Amino acid sequence: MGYIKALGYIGIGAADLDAWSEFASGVLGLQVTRGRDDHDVETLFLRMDERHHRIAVRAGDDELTYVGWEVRDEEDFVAQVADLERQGVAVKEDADLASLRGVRRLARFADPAGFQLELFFGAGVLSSPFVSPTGVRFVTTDPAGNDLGVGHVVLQSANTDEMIDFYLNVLGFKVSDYITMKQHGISLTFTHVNPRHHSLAFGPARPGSKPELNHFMLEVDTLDGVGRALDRVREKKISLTAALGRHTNDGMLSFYMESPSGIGVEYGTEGKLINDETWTVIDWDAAQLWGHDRSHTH
Ligand SMILES: Cc1ccc(O)c(O)c1CC[C@@H]1C(=O)CC[C@]2(C)C(=O)CC[C@@H]12
Ligand SMILES: [Fe+2]
Repeated sequence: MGYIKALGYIGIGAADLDAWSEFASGVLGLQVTRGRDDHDVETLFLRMDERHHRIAVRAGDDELTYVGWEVRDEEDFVAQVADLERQGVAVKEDADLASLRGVRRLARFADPAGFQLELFFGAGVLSSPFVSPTGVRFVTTDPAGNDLGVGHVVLQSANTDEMIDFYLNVLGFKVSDYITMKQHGISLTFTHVNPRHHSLAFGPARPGSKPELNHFMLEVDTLDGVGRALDRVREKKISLTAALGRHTNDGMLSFYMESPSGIGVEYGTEGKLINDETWTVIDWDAAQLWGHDRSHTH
């Protein structure tokens, strides 16, 4: 238990790949290349650091298609797969999929909400430099050199308790903190696998919805990077779903927008890092210190 070290990559589906390509490069500042994914489907590979890609956007239904959880090395990969099998999880190593994703080894399994998870090690790294089309730098490592992964994902499902139990007790994630908004009757649980405050958080399902990705978060290294992205959101008439604000728990200064797939994207900076030696789990009474207004958006 506890072999997973980072949110390595994510895969989403999109009905409109051209819109996604323009959004990824022009708003988010990601490098985009077009290629093909499993079943030979047209796919955008989005690059944000030395990795070949961190996000794959594949033509299809607008939804989260997979989440890639990374372990350090082959030994941890083998140990985590054995652990999953011991705990009765159906897990299947897939060499073809590993080569499609550009990783050394990969095993697929599902979480209790049915999200497809891909355990992997040995990600493909490019020798050519990452050059952002908007001039931003993404935060995927901390100053000490720890891998922080893509950012974070927030999953919403009706079986939150079962999901939390699975990620904590089967996969070894650690609770960072909770937010309990009594007036809205909403409880959120934040978990980490490296110093990034959360790589994964859990929220309640929207009434009548199937399990879904509420948003993924990308972190840039300066406030100007966030401010300029906000300008581009306005220029390109992208739907802003929460204005600039600072979260209580991770201190992230961010805003939220709607991607062409409908999946939310949080774009922020100044996220807190967790040191497990000194961290204490707490329960906040609100989601933000200020901002994140949802009423004056377009
Ligand atoms: C509160 C919070 C802290 C850190 C984050 O990275 C972050 O995205 C959030 C916002 C989570 C967001 C919310 O506050 C309102 C209720 C939401 C929409 C959910 O039901 C899931 C995500 C929740
Ligand atoms: Fe978030």
